[in-house]
Amino acid sequence: MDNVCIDTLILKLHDVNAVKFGEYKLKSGMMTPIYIDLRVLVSHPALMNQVSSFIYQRVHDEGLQFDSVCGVPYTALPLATIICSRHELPMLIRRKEAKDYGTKRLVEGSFREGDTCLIIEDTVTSGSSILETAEVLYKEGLKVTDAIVLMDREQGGVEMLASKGIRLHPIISLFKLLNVLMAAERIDAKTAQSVRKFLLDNNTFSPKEKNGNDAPATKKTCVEQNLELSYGDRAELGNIHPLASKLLKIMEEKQSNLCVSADVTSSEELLQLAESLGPKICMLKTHVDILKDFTGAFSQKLQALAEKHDFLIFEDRKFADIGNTVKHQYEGGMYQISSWSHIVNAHAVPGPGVVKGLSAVGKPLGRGCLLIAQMSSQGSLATGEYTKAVLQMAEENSDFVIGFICGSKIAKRPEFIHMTPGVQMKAGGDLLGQQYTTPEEVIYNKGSDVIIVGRGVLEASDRLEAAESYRKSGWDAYTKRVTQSGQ
Ligand SMILES: O=c1ccn([C@@H]2O[C@H](COP(=O)(O)O)[C@@H](O)[C@H]2O)c(=O)[nH]1
Repeated sequence: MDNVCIDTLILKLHDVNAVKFGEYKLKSGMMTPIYIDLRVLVSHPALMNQVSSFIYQRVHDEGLQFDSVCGVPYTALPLATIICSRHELPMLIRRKEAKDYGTKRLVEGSFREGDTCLIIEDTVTSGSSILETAEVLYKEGLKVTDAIVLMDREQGGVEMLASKGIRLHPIISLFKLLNVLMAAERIDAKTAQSVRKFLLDNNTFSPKEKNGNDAPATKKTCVEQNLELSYGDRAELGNIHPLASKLLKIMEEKQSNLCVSADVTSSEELLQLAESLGPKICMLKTHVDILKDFTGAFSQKLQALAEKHDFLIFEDRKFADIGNTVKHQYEGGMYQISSWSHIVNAHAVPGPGVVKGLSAVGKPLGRGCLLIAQMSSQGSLATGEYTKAVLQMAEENSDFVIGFICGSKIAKRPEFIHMTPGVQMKAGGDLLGQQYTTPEEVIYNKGSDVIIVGRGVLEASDRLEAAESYRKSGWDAYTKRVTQSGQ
């Protein structure tokens, strides 16, 4: 039974509507955003046969020893029948209610006291249906040590049954199913993530030995479970800075975690870049002091393009002076940065005064700041204890600091956004110490949120095509990361 076959089976189950997304009620009364309805299998005999083969294969692979097989009524009954008939195994039928005539038996079929019965089930949530069937079998003097289930919702069934001495062998887990459906573009990352979150938040098993009573086990937060929230989920967090929320929403909607660094020297070229690349990016980064022809009119046009294409402007000014000076640099002079740039950044070297000074100007305008925690250049001194101190400074000023310039994720709080420069399709560097990493490495392995790409786009023969391939690489790496978290 290889993975490819399981993946194909999952897609076929989805094809026949055995996997439903929406609002459904489980046997326990709990509402669920995903419902597995294997009753439909009876209308698809070929698929029914395949499912039966998968179940039998698992029985065989596990080397299970038993005297008879019993399917949990009703959905697993035909599955058990096919398996027993095909492999000439004795079968038992558990009645849901005893007849009031004849033998009045709850278990039909021939067996001897002390025989072992293997249970077959279609879907497990808490494991209670398997346990009910096992208890009926126990009353008849039968033993139950193992059960096979096609679909495990991963909500505590395995653990609950183990606590009662029954080993449950699942064939497909819901986490696996979500991954396969997402990879096949049957569902989007947001749906997969919200179902995953539901499953983790609704585990039905709370072992007494763990918390000493019958109370449900304390739920772990997503951060404690190392569960990756989607950009969209993070945008909705209660404590998030409105500008960080706006950026995350743009990223989710445009499926872009690409910031293009518009390091050009003419205003006209910069505006052309903003116009043509606008639909591909979540943010445009500027170095306004390298423009040879900056005017107030230019900044107004840039703002209009940011509105039109829904991206944020980030002036990479790297403020690094005492609070009083940066206040003037941010608000005044010829650039009046605070009037047009949504985001600026600052070095932490001067101490918290630099953030306080910028915040005094930017906060009333709804602006946000990134602290430079690490740099992409060779020999950077922003490492180790310095990076930790930057993180601390951000935590203490989270009403204005929305995240970091960094090489990898440094903060656990999902409210902070991590942005990484020094990105190209091939790792390497330039002659002046810049060091490049790939989008996959930055987003998937290093856990950052935004790739900042300058020359990778600017020096391409087709800038639009290059921006699209960086957008796609960054987004694919992000969806892979979110999909695989919590597994
Ligand atoms: O650590 C840092 C901080 C900022 N940058 C800036 O990002 C771009 C990178 O441009 P490339 O052409 O992609 O090298 C540039 O504006 C830098 O000033 C950085 O590279 N590293």
